[in-house]
Amino acid sequence: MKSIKVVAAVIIDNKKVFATQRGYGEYKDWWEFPGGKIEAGESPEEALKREILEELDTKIEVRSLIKAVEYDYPNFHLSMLCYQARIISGSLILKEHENAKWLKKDELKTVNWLPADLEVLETVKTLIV
Ligand SMILES: Nc1nc2c([nH]c(=O)n2[C@@H]2O[C@H](COP(=O)(O)OP(=O)(O)OP(=O)(O)O)[C@@H](O)[C@H]2O)c(=O)[nH]1
Repeated sequence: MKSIKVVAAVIIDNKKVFATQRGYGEYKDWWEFPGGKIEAGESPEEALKREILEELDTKIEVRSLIKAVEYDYPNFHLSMLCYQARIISGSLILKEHENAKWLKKDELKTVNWLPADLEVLETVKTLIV
C-alpha cells in the first residue's frame, strides 16, 4: 500500500485550538489540523512552516512533537507528525480551506474530524489549559 508522510500544526491560543475544513479532494469537508505532505529533502519542521505559509499566509514557530499517528486509510497508509505551533506573524488567512474554527476543549467533538485525527484529540485536550 502507498504510504504518505504528513505534518500537521496544532495551534493553541487563548484556550482554543485552530481547526480547518478541507476545501478540495477526496476528503473535502472533513476537519483537520492544517498541514500537508513532507516533500523530498525537507525536514518535518521545514515542511510544516512551508505548508502553513502556503495555506494560511502565516509564519509559525514549530514547537514540540505532540503525537505521531500511524493510520490505515482504505487506499493508503498515513504517517502523520503533529506538532504544537505558535504564530509568529500573519492572521491565518484561508487560501485553500473552506472554513476554520477556534474550538474550546468542550467543542472539540463538534466538527467532523478526519478519522486519523480522533486519536490526536485526547492529547490536544490535555494541552488546552
Ligand atoms: N493536513 C492534514 N492532513 C491530514 C490530517 N489528518 C489526515 O488524515 N490527513 C491526511 O493527510 C493527507 C494530507 O494531504 P494534503 O492534501 O493536506 O497535503 P498537501 O497539501 O501536501 O497535498 P497536495 O498538494 O497533494 O494537495 C490527506 O490525505 C489527509 O486526508 C490532518 O490533521 N492534517
